[in-house]
Amino acid sequence: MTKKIVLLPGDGVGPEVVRESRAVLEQVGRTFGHTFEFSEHAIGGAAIDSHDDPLPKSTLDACQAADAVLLGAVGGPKWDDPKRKVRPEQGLLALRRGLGLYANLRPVRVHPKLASASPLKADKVEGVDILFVRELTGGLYFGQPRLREQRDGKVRAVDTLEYTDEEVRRVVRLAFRLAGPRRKRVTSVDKANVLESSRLWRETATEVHKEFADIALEHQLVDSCAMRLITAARSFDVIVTENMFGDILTDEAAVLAGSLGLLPSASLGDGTNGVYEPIHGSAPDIAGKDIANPTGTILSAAMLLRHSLGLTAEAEAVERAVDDVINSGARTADMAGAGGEALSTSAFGQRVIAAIRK
Ligand SMILES: NC(=O)c1ccc[n+]([C@@H]2O[C@H](COP(=O)([O-])OP(=O)(O)OC[C@H]3O[C@@H](n4cnc5c(N)ncnc54)[C@H](O)[C@@H]3O)[C@@H](O)[C@H]2O)c1
Ligand SMILES: CC(C)[C@H](C(=O)O)[C@@H](O)C(=O)O
Ligand SMILES: [Mg+2]
Repeated sequence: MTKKIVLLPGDGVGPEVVRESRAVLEQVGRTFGHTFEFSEHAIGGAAIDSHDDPLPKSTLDACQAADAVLLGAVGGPKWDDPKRKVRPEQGLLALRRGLGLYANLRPVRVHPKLASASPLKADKVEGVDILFVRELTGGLYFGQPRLREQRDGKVRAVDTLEYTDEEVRRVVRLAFRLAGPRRKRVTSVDKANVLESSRLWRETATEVHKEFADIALEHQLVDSCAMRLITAARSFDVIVTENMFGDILTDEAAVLAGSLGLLPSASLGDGTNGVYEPIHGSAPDIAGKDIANPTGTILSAAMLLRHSLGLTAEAEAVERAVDDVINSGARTADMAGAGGEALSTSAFGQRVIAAIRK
């Protein structure tokens, strides 16, 4: 059966890493006998330039009609002027919200051959295997009011951190479900010593836990969680947290893996459609040089095969191919700290394709 995959390359290194991931998916199609129908659409800064809109209706419509969406990254200095009314990042947020993708899965696994790529001591990072479940359509990113005003001679800016119990319940429930086939431990991360929204988060997580007798639940404050990620990362299994805490903690966790360029993600809702993207941004400092690490996006494509298309063996083939390529000593510049051969983005992608073909 033909599966429709929408590609949203976006800005900066986005087009470079999406190009390699598309080639990987095409190889999966050839090897396993599937037909994937690709269509490319504008998002982010590129869409502001072409459509005056970071999420054109034609893009959202195509994503809604697709079986899955693979995205590169959005944003960059060209669109960074704070006075701009419309920013590339709004396109990404509107897409997540528009598709109802409230859960963002961000697995952080340390490849044994890359433990020395981390600036942390190898014995702190070896064996780390954490699944972050980041709430994606609530919290500070979407709360109302959100405004800027003049008041009493001062400029005042307001963002609102808001959650409903239902928004917390659905994402925490997913985290418990995902912990079942893993090591059966969930850490719910909040700031309940200060924030009302976090007190609701903690109460709701405790209530949902009653449905999952075989899973252990612990609560942890976000500040000490940030420290524990550096000092004792192996002690975590599944971490579930609100939108902005999850954004920050997962970039921190990328240091364990050795590079931000390695980490994939899946943004999921109640249906099978999802948006798959690396956790990194448009990396303007290295864009256009063919040196970005495509691994995070290629592994996001593997998550797409598994979660949206139900193609488990195909997903495993991609993950195995990436492992093999890293085991063989191939690296991109960002992983070069672990020794081995530093390849371009496209040469690394070609190695992954060759490993799938084998
Ligand atoms: N999902 C997204 O689209 C997304 C995510 C994060 C940031 N952004 C946007 O990206 C822009 C740049 O943000 P930033 O610089 O804070 O974060 P960034 O993630 O783009 O880059 C941070 C650092 O990591 C490096 N890096 C990132 N991806 C890499 C890769 N694949 N290979 C090798 N190195 C890589 C970059 O070179 C840079 O040094 C901003 O406009 C931001 O809003 C977008
Ligand atoms: C670009 C930005 C809106 C986005 C986020 O904060 O969700 C990014 O940092 C991410 O991690 O996907
Ligand atoms: Mg981020």
